[in-house]
Amino acid sequence: MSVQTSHPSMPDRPKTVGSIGDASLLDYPFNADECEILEFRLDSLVSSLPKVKDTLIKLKTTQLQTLITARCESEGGTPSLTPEQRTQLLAALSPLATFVDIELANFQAMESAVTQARNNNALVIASFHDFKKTPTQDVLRNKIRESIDQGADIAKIAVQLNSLEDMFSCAKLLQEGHPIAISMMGMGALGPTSRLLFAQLGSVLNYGYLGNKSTAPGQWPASLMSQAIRSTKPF
Ligand SMILES: O=C1C[C@@](O)(C(=O)O)C[C@@H](O)[C@@H]1O
Repeated sequence: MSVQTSHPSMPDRPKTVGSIGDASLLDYPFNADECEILEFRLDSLVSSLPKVKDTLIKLKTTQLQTLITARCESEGGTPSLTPEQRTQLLAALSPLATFVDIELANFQAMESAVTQARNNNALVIASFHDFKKTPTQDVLRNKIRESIDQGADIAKIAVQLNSLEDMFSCAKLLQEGHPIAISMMGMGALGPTSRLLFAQLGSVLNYGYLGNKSTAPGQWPASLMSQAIRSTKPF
């Protein structure tokens, strides 16, 4: 698989992703000022799949892009789904999505979801989460390299920041420049600060929440994330 740097849907600047992890948000009045991309956390939306599908179909005719995720428990997802069920969910909905997010650790186990996403011309995100700590730069660099080797279009890294050093370490890694688009975000008390900083350093997908329920610790409300990104300059 080749890296699709010229894919028409590849973000050409840092964008805000509004994350939906609650079925009540499927009725939310989505608008592009608040976020340019909507993430559907299918692992939390399994009881509302017909409505998710309808929403994805409706969004096809708007300027909003869509991202589907069926997160595994060990990387912050809802426990109830097997890898086979998550693969099926992603494969079934990938014709309607701009981006498909699959944990790097599950690329092999969920290979057919990756293939389906590719066949449907969706951009593939390889994600890595650590909810306890920030791994060393070498470990994270290897995750990025592995994402490239696996043919992902975007490497996504979400880590718990336990100190300022953790935030600076991620910032410096991002600043090195990489032959793949990077989405990087911190979690915890420094999460919001890091998300703006990482967007200024070129992180392409910057997650916030819609309504009043965040899908990870350290997110901004999406509208604020969006405003903050628009109000600051790339560094
Ligand atoms: O992987 C990510 C990033 C995230 O965990 C965050 O830190 O904002 C939020 C999740 O919904 C998304 O799937």
